[in-house]
Amino acid sequence: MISIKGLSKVFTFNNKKLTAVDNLTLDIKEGEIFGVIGYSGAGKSTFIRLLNRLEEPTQGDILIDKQEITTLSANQLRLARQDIGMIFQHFNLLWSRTVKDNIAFPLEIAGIPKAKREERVQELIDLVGLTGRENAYPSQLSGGQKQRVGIARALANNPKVLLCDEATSALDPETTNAILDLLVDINKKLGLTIILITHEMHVIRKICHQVAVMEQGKMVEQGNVLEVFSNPIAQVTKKFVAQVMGTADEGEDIKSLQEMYTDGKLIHLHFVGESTNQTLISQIAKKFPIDINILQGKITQTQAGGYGTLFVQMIGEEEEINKAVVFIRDETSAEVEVIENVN
Ligand SMILES: Nc1ncnc2c1ncn2[C@@H]1O[C@H](COP(=O)(O)OP(=O)(O)OP(=O)(O)O)[C@@H](O)[C@H]1O
Repeated sequence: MISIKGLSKVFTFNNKKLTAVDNLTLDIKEGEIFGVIGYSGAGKSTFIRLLNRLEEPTQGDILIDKQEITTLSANQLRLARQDIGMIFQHFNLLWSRTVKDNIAFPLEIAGIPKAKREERVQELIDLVGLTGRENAYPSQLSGGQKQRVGIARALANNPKVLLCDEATSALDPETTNAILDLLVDINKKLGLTIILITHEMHVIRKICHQVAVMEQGKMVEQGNVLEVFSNPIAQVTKKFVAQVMGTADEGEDIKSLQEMYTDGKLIHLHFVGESTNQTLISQIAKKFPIDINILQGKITQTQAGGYGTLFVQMIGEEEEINKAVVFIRDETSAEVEVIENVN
C-alpha cells in the first residue's frame, strides 16, 4: 500500500544543515495501523508531513497506492491529497465555522453538490459520535469532540490513508482512549490504513499493529507490536517499552521478591499473544496440590493479543511444584522460569 524508499529531509538554516529524516525505507500494508514512536526532535512530525508533501522531501520515493507522490505536480498533488486524510495535535479547525461546516469544507473544495455534501456530513457526524452537535462552534466543544470533528473532516473524501500527527497528545487520558477506540473502529469499519506518530507507548500498545522507533531521523527498530514489546533491542525501544510495562528495573524487583518470599519457589511467567487468554493459574491450582500466591505482574493488551509477565510463588511439595512447572513449559504457550528454589 505504502512503500517508502531512501526518504530524507535536510533543513538548511543559518548556513547549517540538519538532517531531520535520514534515509528511511519502509513498507506499510493496506489496512494496517502503523505507529512511529520517538522522543521530541526525533523527526516524527517531519516524517509524517513528508508523506503528503506538507514538507518537500530532499531525497527519496513515496509510493502510496501505486502513485509516486514525490513527482506529482501541484494540481495532481491536490487530487492525491483527497486520498490522504490528516489529523493534527491541535485539531486545526476553522473557528468561525460550525461542526457541520468544518466537515463540509473539504467536500466544498472537491466540488461536491450541496445535497450530497449534507448527506455525507451527516454520515460522518454519526460515524464519529457527534450527533446533536452539528451546529456547535469549535469553541463550544471539548478537546475530544474537536478531534472527532478533525477525524470526520479528514474522512470526508473517503481517503485510503489517514495520517495522525500526535492526534491525542493534547487530550487527557480518558479522552485519549476514546479517540483511540474511534480510530480502531474506523480502521476496522472502513479498512483504512492509518499512520500515526506519537511519543507515548500507550498509544502504540493500544491500537497499532506495527511499530517503528525513530531516533535522530532514523528508524532504529521496526516490527509487529508484540515482537517489539517482547524483545526490544535498541536502548531507546527498551525505554519506551518500560513506559507501559514498568520493567526497567526487573532485576531489582526480583531481588526484593526473593527477600520477601522465602517459601517454595519463585516463578517468573512470561505471556505473549494468545497465552494470556488461557486460564493458566486456575488450571494449575486444579491439577496440582500446591498453593499459588500471585506476587507481582503486569499484563497488557495489544491489537495482536496480550503481553506481560507475572511473578508467582508456588508453595507445596517440591515434586508437585516441579510437575506444575513442566506442565506450564510443555502444555501451554507461556514461558516459565524458576527464579529460586528456597527449599
Ligand atoms: N522547518 C524547519 N526548519 C529547520 N529545522 C526544522 C524544521 N522543522 C523541524 N526541524 C528540526 O528537525 C528536527 C526534527 O523535528 P521534528 O519536529 O520532525 O521532530 P519530532 O520528533 O516530531 O519532535 P516533536 O514531537 O518535538 O515535534 C528537529 O531538530 C527540528 O528542530
